[in-house]
Amino acid sequence: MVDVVIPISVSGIWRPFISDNPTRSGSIGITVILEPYSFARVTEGEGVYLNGNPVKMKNLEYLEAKMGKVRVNMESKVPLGFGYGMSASVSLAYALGASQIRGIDLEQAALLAHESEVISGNGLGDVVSQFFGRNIVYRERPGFPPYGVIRIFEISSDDIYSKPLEALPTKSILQPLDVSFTLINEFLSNPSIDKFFEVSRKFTEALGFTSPFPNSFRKKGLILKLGKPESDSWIRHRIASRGAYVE
Ligand SMILES: Nc1ncnc2c1ncn2[C@@H]1O[C@H](COP(=O)(O)OP(=O)(O)O)[C@@H](O)[C@H]1O
Ligand SMILES: CC(C)(COP(=O)(O)O)[C@@H](O)C(=O)O
Repeated sequence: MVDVVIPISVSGIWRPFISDNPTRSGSIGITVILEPYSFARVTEGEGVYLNGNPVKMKNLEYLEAKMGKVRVNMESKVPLGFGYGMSASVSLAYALGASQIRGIDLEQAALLAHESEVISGNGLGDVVSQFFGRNIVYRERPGFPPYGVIRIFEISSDDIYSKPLEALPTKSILQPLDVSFTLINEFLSNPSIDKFFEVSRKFTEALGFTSPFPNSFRKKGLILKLGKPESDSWIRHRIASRGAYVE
């Protein structure tokens, strides 16, 4: 039996880089790593369950084929498919848990989770950010390390809120925009939580996603907001100071 702990990841800027090699594919961009963590118990058996519901996705078929079947019971405070990087979280939980049961190196397992995301088209930078990252992650080169390179910004906040709106496919947000480079540089010139929200709003608006709330942006099917909202129906987050780990 293995317990795995995985943070949420929400990108504010991303630019896809997809090659024939899934290890080298990914995205550059800026991503905030958030609590509440998701918890998974991985055991011998089969079937992946998120908050009691069976999860079927291509990522898991890939991981089952590469690592053999295991059973995953995962609990999360945020839903799958809305833009919280949960497809990567479920895949990482599977891969890290299975690695301990089958005697596979942890980083090799994370690579398989990254490949499963790229091949399924569900994500590009989330596994790298959740496994190697914490706080705010700048992915300066795409792909899994050593191809991929990340830089961590030690920024903290417990004043972040989100509102899940709807599940949307990742392919609806993958058009490459050149403005991503300008906005990444704008963040790097003054890295702070306010700047992260400012450049993320500009980037997501350029993609056609708008938020009616102040100090916020819409990432795929969710709104991420800095500062307490007027209504109570939001999920509260703190920036996570630790990436995914096996307990
Ligand atoms: N109940 C569900 N809601 C949303 N997606 C689901 C559900 N069950 C399975 N899926 C699959 O999970 C994957 C979610 O991937 P993605 O949209 O990237 O999630 P996230 O934004 O949380 O990372 C998709 O392949 C989708 O078909
Ligand atoms: C933005 C996205 C391409 C998808 O993220 P999600 O909607 O959470 O699947 C992410 O993987 C990234 O590279 O930053």
